[in-house]
Amino acid sequence: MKRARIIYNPTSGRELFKKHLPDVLIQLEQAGYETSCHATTGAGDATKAARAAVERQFDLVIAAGGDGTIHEVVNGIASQEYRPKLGIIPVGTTNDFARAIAVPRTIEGACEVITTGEAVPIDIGCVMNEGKTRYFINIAGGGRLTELTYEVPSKLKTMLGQLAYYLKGIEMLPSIKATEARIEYDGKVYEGEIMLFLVSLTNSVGGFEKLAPDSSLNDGMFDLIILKKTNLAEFIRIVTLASRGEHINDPNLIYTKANRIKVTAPNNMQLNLDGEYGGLLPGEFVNLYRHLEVFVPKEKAEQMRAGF
Ligand SMILES: CCCCCCCCCCCCCCCC(=O)OC[C@H](COP(=O)(O)O)OC(=O)CCCCCCCCCCCCCCC
Ligand SMILES: Nc1ncnc2c1ncn2[C@@H]1O[C@H](COP(=O)(O)OP(=O)(O)O)[C@@H](O)[C@H]1O
Ligand SMILES: [Mg+2]
Repeated sequence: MKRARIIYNPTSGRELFKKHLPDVLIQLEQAGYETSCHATTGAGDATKAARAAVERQFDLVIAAGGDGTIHEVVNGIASQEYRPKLGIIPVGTTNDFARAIAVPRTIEGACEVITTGEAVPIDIGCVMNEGKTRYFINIAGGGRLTELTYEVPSKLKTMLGQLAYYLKGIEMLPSIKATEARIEYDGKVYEGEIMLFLVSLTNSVGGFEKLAPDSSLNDGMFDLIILKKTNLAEFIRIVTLASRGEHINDPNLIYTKANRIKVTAPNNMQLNLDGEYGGLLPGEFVNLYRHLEVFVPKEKAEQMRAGF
């Protein structure tokens, strides 16, 4: 019997996972997994639980929650020699990473992917800032707007779901100002005022599933988006274009690929990692090529092998 460890965040999303737990355990048992669970107790707890699962040599770690829970689980595994396979049960608010790897956002469907899908190697990101090394699996970003995701209280997300983010985003809009930044990427440099920058591993950021349309899960490259200083009207126009994936050719945008990116900002810009607070810049981002194995649907695994 293979051994699986479910690490679930009872406060993620609409807080519905707990009552489905018995069915999930049966589904995994039937697929040959002896499964145990850990409910997270607060910030950082999922990282500790994932580290314990590595030490106890579990074959599979399942992150049941939103992108923040997956983020914390990845930070418990990524630095270790032995890295269990990763399964996702997306019961969070936005679930960007699940969208990017085509894991359905139903609990039963997500379990199906774990029991009948395929574990494929994917790139993850590593960032060195504040003298620490942190990992991220979907997105890293900076600029006032990106701070909204960790300013939205959990209760509001439970009640309103993703709308909570949009309300916060719209509330913040009038006060959003450009910030001076210097971004070096694979030998090139951008220096100037920006609204935000995003270092993405997948196409789906903040529920915008075409924000980084050319990204690949296993090419060893980040997609880098820099949005230069704009006025409010232009900013809203670009966000609206971004929601349809039509922002890429906008003259205010730099959209390129790089596997090493250095960001410095004179007035300590905050860093968003997978929707969570990731400390202050300056920071250096490095792409870790095919560093983790994650379960994806069979057809997604075929697509990735075919290289698109
Ligand atoms: C389309 C409406 C237009 C009207 C104007 C609206 C302005 C408000 C802006 C909307 C912001 C919503 C962000 C949702 C964040 C979220 O779900 O975030 C949730 C995820 C975490 O997911 P979980 O909820 O699963 O934990 O966090 C992240 O994705 C972190 C990065 C957030 C970056 C947000 C800001 C950039 C995204 C959109 C702007 C694009 C600008 C153009 C760039 C090319
Ligand atoms: N028991 C808990 N009580 C409160 N917060 C928690 C608990 N367990 C985890 N968290 C925190 O919940 C936050 C959101 O997790 P996430 O999975 O991203 O949910 P959502 O998709 O709703 O944002 C993370 O910052 C995590 O540290
Ligand atoms: Mg979150």
